[in-house]
Amino acid sequence: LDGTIFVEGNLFDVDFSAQRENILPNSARPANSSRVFYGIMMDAGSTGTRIHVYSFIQEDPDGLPYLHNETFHSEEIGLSSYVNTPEEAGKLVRELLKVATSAVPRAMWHKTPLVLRATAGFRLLPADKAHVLIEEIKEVFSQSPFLVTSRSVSIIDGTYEGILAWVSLNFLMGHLHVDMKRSAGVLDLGGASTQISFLPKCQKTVNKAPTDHVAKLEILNTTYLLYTHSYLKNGLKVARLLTLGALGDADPGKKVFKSLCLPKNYSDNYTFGGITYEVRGNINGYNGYETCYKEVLKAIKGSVRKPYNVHENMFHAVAYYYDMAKDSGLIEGSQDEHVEVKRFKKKAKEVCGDKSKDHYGKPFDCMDLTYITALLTEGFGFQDSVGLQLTKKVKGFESSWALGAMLEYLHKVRIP
Ligand SMILES: Nc1nc2c(ncn2[C@@H]2O[C@H](COP(=O)(O)OP(=O)(O)O)[C@@H](O)[C@H]2O)c(=O)[nH]1
Ligand SMILES: [Ca+2]
Repeated sequence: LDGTIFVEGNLFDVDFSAQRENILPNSARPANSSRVFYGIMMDAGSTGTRIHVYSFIQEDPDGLPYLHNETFHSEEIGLSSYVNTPEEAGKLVRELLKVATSAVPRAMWHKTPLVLRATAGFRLLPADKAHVLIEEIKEVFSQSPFLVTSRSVSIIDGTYEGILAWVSLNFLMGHLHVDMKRSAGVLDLGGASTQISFLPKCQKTVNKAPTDHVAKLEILNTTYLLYTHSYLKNGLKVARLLTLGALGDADPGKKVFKSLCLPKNYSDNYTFGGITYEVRGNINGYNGYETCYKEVLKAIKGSVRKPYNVHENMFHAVAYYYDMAKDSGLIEGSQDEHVEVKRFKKKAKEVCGDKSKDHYGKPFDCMDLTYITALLTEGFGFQDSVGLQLTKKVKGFESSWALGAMLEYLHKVRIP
């Protein structure tokens, strides 16, 4: 591939010809060079903080680099939850950087870009608090031996995140190199936001979409229109708060939030984004799928939009779609499992109707599975019979927007 991927509005601009020059200037290439280079991408997600250390090989100087290896490590806490203790966030980042110092050969440290991109957990923080966290991370980065620039740490917007997830998946599947007609859409369900991105098969899907749901992509001098949108607050963990009517409450510490989606006797604290809520089941109510479904619709009605003819496109469902399917026994967790939308509904009914176990240890399963069912059907308009590919890894690599973000970043870095 020789050319540019370009998204209107400067959202995304990957010029692979420039990237080649910048990453591996010929003069800097040692004799018999293996043409290997590295890149470090940290994903500051709302429920976890991850590091991806990529090594790429530039076999064909006129082509896309190949992803050779990925060292991945994840910690189950979002940096945004350190909203009131930024030094703790710094500590976690420093800890994660140890993964990079052992994965990247010492001689390459100074020319290996280090980048962190934060998503919806940060978008939901008050701007001043997010700023303090970002500054703390920048400080830790500046003390690292890696290549750090003014662009190294930032919060990305949801559109960008959706596009990058699409680029990652289709890069890994090889569609960017060969045949865009075979590209697959991505459904990404995070903790705080959810993204849908696909190259529509049908022109009407683009025509009928609001302009901010369409991004222009230019590859090999051909222009493609990508349908992409991110719904802030529709990630799984924030949707729980919407269902409970707790999100944005002025004084959450003084209230008890109840739901028919929870086991009747359930009572516990629920913490998200540095705020703790007291949450209970509804002892007098009928707890079951139907009543729960009505409750979760609060998070979807009026906010999530149905793309026209969405079912004509093939989708990979990643992140919490995958995790919930696996944890609830819907899939085994082996490679490439195809699941019809109606099986999420069936599983939700089964879990919500199971009074015997009271969902011991997994009190939110009924709510989460019902929410996923509602998001797919009532939200995006998928019919029951539509099949989704549940994906965690592609060819052994994490399916995450992080890879797309790395590819986008590399061409703008000057390698000293
Ligand atoms: N396969 C895969 N899943 C990931 C990766 N990073 C995060 N996830 C999933 O993303 C979900 C959590 O979303 P998170 O990123 O914390 O929230 P967000 O900020 O709203 O996107 C969980 O289901 C994670 O398993 C990754 O690198 N690979
Ligand atoms: Ca995410």
